[in-house]
Amino acid sequence: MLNFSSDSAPACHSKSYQRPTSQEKWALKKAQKRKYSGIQKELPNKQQFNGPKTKDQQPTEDMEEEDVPTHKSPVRKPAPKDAAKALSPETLKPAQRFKAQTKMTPKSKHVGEHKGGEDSVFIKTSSLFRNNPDIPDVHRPAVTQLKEKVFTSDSFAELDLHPHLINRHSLYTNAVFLGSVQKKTIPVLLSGQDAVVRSQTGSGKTLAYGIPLVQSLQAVEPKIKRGDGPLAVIVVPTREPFTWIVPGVLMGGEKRKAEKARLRKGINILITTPGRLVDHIKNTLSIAFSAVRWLILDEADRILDLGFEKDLTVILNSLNATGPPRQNVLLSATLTDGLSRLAAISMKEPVSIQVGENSEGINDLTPDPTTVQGKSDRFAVPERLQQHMVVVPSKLRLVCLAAFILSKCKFEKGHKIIVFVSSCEAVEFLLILFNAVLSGPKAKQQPPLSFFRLHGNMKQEERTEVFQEFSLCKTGILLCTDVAARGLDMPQVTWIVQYNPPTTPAEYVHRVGRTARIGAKGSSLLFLTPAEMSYVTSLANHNISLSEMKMEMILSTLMLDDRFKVRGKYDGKKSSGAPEQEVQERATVLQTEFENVVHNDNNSVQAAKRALQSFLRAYTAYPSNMKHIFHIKALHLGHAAKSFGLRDAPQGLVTAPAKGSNKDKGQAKASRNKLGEFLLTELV
Ligand SMILES: Nc1ncnc2c1ncn2[C@@H]1O[C@H](COP(=O)(O)OP(=O)(O)OP(=O)(O)O)[C@@H](O)[C@H]1O
Repeated sequence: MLNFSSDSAPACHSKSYQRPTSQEKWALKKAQKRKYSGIQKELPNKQQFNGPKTKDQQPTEDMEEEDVPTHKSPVRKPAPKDAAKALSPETLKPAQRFKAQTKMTPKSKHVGEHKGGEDSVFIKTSSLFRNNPDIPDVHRPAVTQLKEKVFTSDSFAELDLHPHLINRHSLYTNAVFLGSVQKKTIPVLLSGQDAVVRSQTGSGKTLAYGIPLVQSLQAVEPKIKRGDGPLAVIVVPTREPFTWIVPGVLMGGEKRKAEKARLRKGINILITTPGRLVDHIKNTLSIAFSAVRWLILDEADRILDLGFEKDLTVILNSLNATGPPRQNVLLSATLTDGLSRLAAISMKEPVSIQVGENSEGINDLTPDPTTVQGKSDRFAVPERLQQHMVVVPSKLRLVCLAAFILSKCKFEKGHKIIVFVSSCEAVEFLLILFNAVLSGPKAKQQPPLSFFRLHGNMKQEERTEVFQEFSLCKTGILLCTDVAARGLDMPQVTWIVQYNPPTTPAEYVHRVGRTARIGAKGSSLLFLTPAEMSYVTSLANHNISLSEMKMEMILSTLMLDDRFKVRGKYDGKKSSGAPEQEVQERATVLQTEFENVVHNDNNSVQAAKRALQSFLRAYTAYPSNMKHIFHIKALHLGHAAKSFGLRDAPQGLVTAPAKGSNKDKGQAKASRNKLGEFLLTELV
């Protein structure tokens, strides 16, 4: 195991590096200014938001140290080339590709100053490995993992189902054995009862209600006609999950007029998001619920999480006002308090179905709120899921994520990774940055890494297309927000990376549930900063246990990638030779690549700032019971900025007063206001 000391010599420096005195720093700055006339001087990285000091915040003097030109790395200047060749995508340099993809405007004043060719000027990259908070030992509380058997030894043929249904079913899923949740749920639903079903992610809940639904509808006499309108309504929280099913879909993002026409023609099984259905209830005369005999609320707790409680009430009132007696089903991998209330208002004496021998007390399903209150929900995760966490100081997050992606998708075969990020802007930013730096022609790999993205700001057709492409690909990386956390069934995903921790443990369970589905193997990795480590305990309270992966181990992948080898051009020296030193140097070269791309022009800087801003906004959105772990004041903004390839925190956030005096309090307030301003600023 490589052993990094947080205070070791900065990357890309020879062993002889010595910390300059303040006079030397000043002289160095001056010399630098002269030497690279026109090169924008790096601002001192003094940013330290005025909040309670945490392990992730180091003394102010550290910020001064970062002002030292601790690392000089090559900055590329376009070598004279044939013009047509220079414009071809294959020959574009990372920064040029980034620019091309972000449709950047011409260079701003800062731009050219950080650009150059393989053999040109050098700029400094402040040390990645100094002034980081210590990484304490991870305390892993003892946890009894809850186990749920995915399959039974019973076959579908043993159920009293229409033969056509069994054949078609086997044809589509290759299913031979009944899943545990299917064995428990199908007979209950076939007997006409309501049910609340909780079973782990990827255990086959869709067929657990889909089979009895179709079985019951095919038996209706006289035979159902299209013009009968909806006989079943399936409410799902988001738009993604139902690309596989045809009967009839209503969702935001599509033209209401087209949906109205389809409704008029008749849809027998209506699959819809709550908001869109309410929209049609209010605006579409042709929607009639007089025949509805099934109501299914899939991912029910998510529907509530997203604030659709009011919409559900409108839907329930509308359904209750008309129609035959109805069968109601509520399903989720995690059931939370709100579910009990929902069950109470929407169901008649529901059967409570849970999978697992020791699932007593897991997300209690009893529709009596008092039985749930006060309990910490216990969650079951797939048995063959290996869960890991890695503690990474803020400054190193970007290179660590990149190294992890390279380790799985470049140096191992057959991996499909989903990376969860907290905002749409950050997804867009990382996609372009990784495409520019990790996947370009310099990657010397055939084929290059395939990056995909999925988030709520994309058009529905594009979302569907990406979902299908990623589902079909053999290897690739999907960068996404929580829009992909629930209900999506994408085959052969091998790793789930949570680059930003989720806001609730339930969300954690759903995210990791995109792998290790229906008995398959899978792994997950959660990124935490040293200040966020108590999240491990919080997850343990919900029966979730993680093992630690060392950041150094992830970064050591860079030793396999000669693109990040230190060339020693700036001082004629090669790497110092010690493996841990060389890993640090390579990580710094990679970070410099990222920073060069970001600082290529003003628009790229703005894109990075927007991503940082959205990350900070998302950070303020953790619920109050998580604020002791995730608090915006505990973030070191300069370090966070670095993880977006920014050399400095956005201006105006540089106040770092010592605690105590009134003046300091004033400064603290000003600093907080600056952060508030930054969060609200419309970046151009
Ligand atoms: N009995 C079975 N045998 C084999 N494969 C099955 C069986 N039942 C379902 N599957 C497949 O397992 C996968 C996961 O099923 P599904 O998406 O219904 O899980 P889920 O429990 O709804 O998951 P989540 O809670 O994440 O939404 C699907 O690809 C489905 O086709």
